[in-house]
Amino acid sequence: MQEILNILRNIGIWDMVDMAIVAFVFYKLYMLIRETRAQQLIKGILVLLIATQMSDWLQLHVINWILRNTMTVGLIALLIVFQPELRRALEYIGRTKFLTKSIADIEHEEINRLVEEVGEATGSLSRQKIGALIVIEKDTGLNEVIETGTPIAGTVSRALLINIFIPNTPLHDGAVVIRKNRIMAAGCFLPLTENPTINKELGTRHRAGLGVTEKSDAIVVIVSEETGAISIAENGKLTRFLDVDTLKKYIDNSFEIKNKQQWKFWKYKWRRKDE
Ligand SMILES: Nc1ncnc2c1ncn2[C@@H]1O[C@H](COP(=O)(O)OP(=O)(O)OP(=O)(O)O)[C@@H](O)[C@H]1O
Repeated sequence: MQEILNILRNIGIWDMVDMAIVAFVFYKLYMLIRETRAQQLIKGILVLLIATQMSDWLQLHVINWILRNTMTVGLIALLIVFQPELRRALEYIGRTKFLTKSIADIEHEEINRLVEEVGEATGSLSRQKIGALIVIEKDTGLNEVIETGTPIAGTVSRALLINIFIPNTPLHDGAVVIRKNRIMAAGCFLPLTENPTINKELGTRHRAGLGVTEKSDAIVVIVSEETGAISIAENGKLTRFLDVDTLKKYIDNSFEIKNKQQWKFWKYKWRRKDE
């Protein structure tokens, strides 16, 4: 008890800053791995760590030896098995505005135009029951996806979007990728979702739309060929059966939230400079 009191008495301001940073990093890490395979894994590692420490205290030498060696081999296995999660985490860190200039720095009028054109094109495709897959890039660069398709580099317009997805035309198969107000490519191949809990009635178009949002911060608009239903995918989550107005509001909000976060950050930086 006395020891604990001594430690508490000796805590200085820098120790508090130190602890706050560590707590923040752990919180962010937890938010990243929440509801992923890695959450179970962390629990497993904690159990192993506790068991190793207990076997050490209880002087169970053989068990302790086995557990320690398991941990060493396990660490290498972890890097291999959880490569996608690690990649996602590093991409997340790379996306922070401290390190890069956002490619989603998109003007207000550009957002309005994008929302209108994508919204109206989606409405028309839905009414005609033409399947579509439209990826709107934000901060995570999607060059790898763009390279799998046919380059277009044309200004976003409802006419062009509808035209691309008309069945039996060369570019209708696959996804369109939009960067700012440009259609970068069509006929792109997207990674399929790794989520095992996804509704079984959803086919590969929806799985591909979800997949790319698990690896990036893009938003994906999906029109079902079978039912004409409009869905949107973001952060690995699918929202289904939207009408055109709700879709427009969703895309608009998604960009506005991002811009507000950025604006707050820059305002804060300027204020700090002026002080
Ligand atoms: N990995 C992928 N990347 C991009 N597009 C894909 C991918 N996989 C499938 N697609 C698109 O989805 C189409 C097949 O859709 P499928 O019928 O399997 O999906 P669905 O989710 O049931 O959608 P729908 O309701 O439109 O039938 C393909 O023709 C192709 O255009």
